[in-house]
Amino acid sequence: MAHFVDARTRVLQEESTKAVLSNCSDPKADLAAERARATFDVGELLHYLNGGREKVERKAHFAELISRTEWGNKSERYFQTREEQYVHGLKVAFGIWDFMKEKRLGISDGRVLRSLVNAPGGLELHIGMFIPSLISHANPEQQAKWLPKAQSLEIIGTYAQTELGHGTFVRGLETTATYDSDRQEFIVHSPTLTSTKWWPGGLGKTATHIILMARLFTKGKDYGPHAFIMQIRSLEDHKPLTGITIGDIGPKFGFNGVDNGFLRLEYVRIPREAMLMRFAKITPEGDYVPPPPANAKASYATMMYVRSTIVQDAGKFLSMAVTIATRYTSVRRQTTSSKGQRETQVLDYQSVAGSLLPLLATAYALHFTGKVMMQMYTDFERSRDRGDFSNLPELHAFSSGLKAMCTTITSEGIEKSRLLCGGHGYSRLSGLPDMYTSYVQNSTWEGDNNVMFLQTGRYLIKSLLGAMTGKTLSGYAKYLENAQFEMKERCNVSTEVQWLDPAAQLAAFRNRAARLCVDAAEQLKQESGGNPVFEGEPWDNSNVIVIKLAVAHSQYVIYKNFMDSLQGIRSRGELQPNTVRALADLQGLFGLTVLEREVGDMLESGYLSARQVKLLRAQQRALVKAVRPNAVPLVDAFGFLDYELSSALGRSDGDVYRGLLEMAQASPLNRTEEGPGWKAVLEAQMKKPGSRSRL
Ligand SMILES: CCC/C=C/C(=O)SCCNC(=O)CCNC(=O)[C@H](O)C(C)(C)COP(=O)([O-])OP(=O)([O-])OC[C@H]1O[C@@H](n2cnc3c(N)ncnc32)[C@H](O)[C@@H]1OP(=O)([O-])[O-]
Ligand SMILES: Cc1cc2nc3c(=O)[nH]c(=O)nc-3n(C[C@H](O)[C@H](O)[C@H](O)COP(=O)(O)OP(=O)(O)OC[C@H]3O[C@@H](n4cnc5c(N)ncnc54)[C@H](O)[C@@H]3O)c2cc1C
Repeated sequence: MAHFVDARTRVLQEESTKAVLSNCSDPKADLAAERARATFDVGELLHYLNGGREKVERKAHFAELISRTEWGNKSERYFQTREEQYVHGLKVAFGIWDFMKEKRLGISDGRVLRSLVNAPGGLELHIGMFIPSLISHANPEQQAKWLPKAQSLEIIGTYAQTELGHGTFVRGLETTATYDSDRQEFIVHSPTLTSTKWWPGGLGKTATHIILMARLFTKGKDYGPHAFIMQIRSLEDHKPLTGITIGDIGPKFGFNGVDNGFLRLEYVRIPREAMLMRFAKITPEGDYVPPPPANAKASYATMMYVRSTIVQDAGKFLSMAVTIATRYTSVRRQTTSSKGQRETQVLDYQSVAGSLLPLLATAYALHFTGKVMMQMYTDFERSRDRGDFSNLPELHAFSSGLKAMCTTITSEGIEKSRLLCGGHGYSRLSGLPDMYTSYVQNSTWEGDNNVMFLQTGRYLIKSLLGAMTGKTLSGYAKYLENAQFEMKERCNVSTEVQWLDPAAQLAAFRNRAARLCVDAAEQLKQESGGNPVFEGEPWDNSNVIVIKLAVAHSQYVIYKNFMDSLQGIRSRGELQPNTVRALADLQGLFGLTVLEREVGDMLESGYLSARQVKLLRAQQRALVKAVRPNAVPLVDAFGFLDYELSSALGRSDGDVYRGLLEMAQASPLNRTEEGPGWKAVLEAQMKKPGSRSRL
């Protein structure tokens, strides 16, 4: 009903409204003013980071089209129940599928569409691990049989490795695949409670097929975990097949549109050809043919691929969080020192800028490392297909440490971004809580981060020991050849400005990692009572320093990638000098922020003096100031669309308060004026005779 306001009321209110308007915030104007401060061409960087103008425009065009579809509509996103999320996730996956067919789009466009809608569902593992496993583990005949069905969604698969009792220790899996040469079949079985498969995404209610990781037994001998493909649900009525029990594992911290599942197998028979036989094989008679020695870990190949993609994506998620927080803190005004003055943009508080702008720099650092990671994986695939596995150990070490480092950084970065947005950051409408709860699993899945760091540390210590006996090292561990020299090195920075030199920063990263490697090797030797032992008690008692080493090495790698990428951009003349300068500020800010956080190690080792630390801190603060004017332009250059961010606070027009108010309308609690509690509880309770007088 229209609300009549009389003239006297309006006149009386007018004065107060004027007073408030004189210094109230104007978020749209604030964001426009921020954009006007750019010292570089945002369009140029936007196109560079996103693979060219054409791709940027194509993404915007797709967003425009899919936002109008039922499955692409995000207005209910934050209000769905778990069941609704699950069903919606499936609709999205098939919606994208139909859209791709209709428009004849390829895989890279498909990736863009998935990332735009960002509604993980029951097909995540089909795309993320089932198909990649077929590609990496199946032989040509098996690929010819299964890939077309998988790629046309005739079947939906997942990757069933983890069990109730074992996730990290893959060799400890208890599901068995016992070969019966008489019938040329495997009997797959869950012999214990703890062998129940637990966690695979899509296993609960979606997948019809699985890649099963099970311990292969033939002729009474245990050959450890191998990959098999098998059907688990009927293609007619979607019911589990005989001998198979499957279900959803229940609600999780986040990612609830995905039906992570459990599975038990009771003496189920599958044909010999179900074993994926690209590398290891079983003959009809039951003789085991091992993979080539250089590829003893062939059955772990899919995990390495997925770890590489996780590294690739970490920068994207951090960039999204930082975009939201930077835009919002630029328009959020809070507190004024004198009456009548405009309140301060919260990004201008040193405490906010000092946390957020280093995160912005880190997002750029991760972008470049993600590219290097995927290039390294692609190079590995190429040589693997020629039968050359020589770069496998480095790829494993590199991807394990970076997976752990990048996901730790991004998980923490999303949460820091949320905190910097104050109260509104706690609202799911900001986009940040959901981003955090669904991202943080990256620290656990595909190898718990500490376990992954330990793999990298193991490789580094072995590399160091090898170098000490004259072995030549290659790749990112090459610096360990000079570890003894690094032990005596001292930092030579004597002025604040010298800390801007990338070589000075790189030397500090390298020195810290080299010294930690020597310390870790020493400790392991001591724990082992002589020659280092990489398992059991000596290894377990050295975990903390080994993880510290892997962290230091990964930080060195990320910094080096940033530095080398920028050097490449410069030497190829890919960007204008102003743009390169803006990126160089970010590189410096990233480097000095990490070094500043880790100065304890370098003071302890004697590489840095207290005075050099002071100079470092001063230069880091100066870089925060230098980056500040470009903050909004630099997040604009990531190129996230409003549709993609789905955040009231990250709106590109800055109209954050209207955004909150508008998005909140979709709350199911707002469907009626009185709310669902009135009839259910409130009315009866509040109208009880005497209920008011009791208070
Ligand atoms: C979309 C995503 C959804 C999520 C899905 C999932 O989570 S799916 C579930 C994801 N689940 C997980 O991620 C589980 C995580 N757990 C694992 O990956 C393994 O159990 C492990 C790596 C922790 C240990 O494995 P282990 O006990 O067999 O090995 P060990 O420590 O005794 O070392 C022996 C040697 O092997 C080497 N080597 C090891 N791995 C590789 C490799 N990939 N390549 C090459 N080499 C490798 C290692 O360097 C060492 O070499 P060295 O020094 O002797 O020359
Ligand atoms: C959301 C989500 C989705 C998943 N999807 C899948 C899937 O699709 N398919 C699938 O097969 N699996 C999946 N997983 C399982 C996942 O891969 C495992 O949870 C992960 O590898 C960690 O193993 P865990 O749970 O056994 O942890 P644990 O190994 O039990 O870890 C517990 C603690 O022990 C420490 N620890 C363990 N071993 C060591 C060691 N050797 N040295 C030092 N510290 C150690 C760890 O650091 C950790 O702090 C998923 C998990 C999650 C959370």
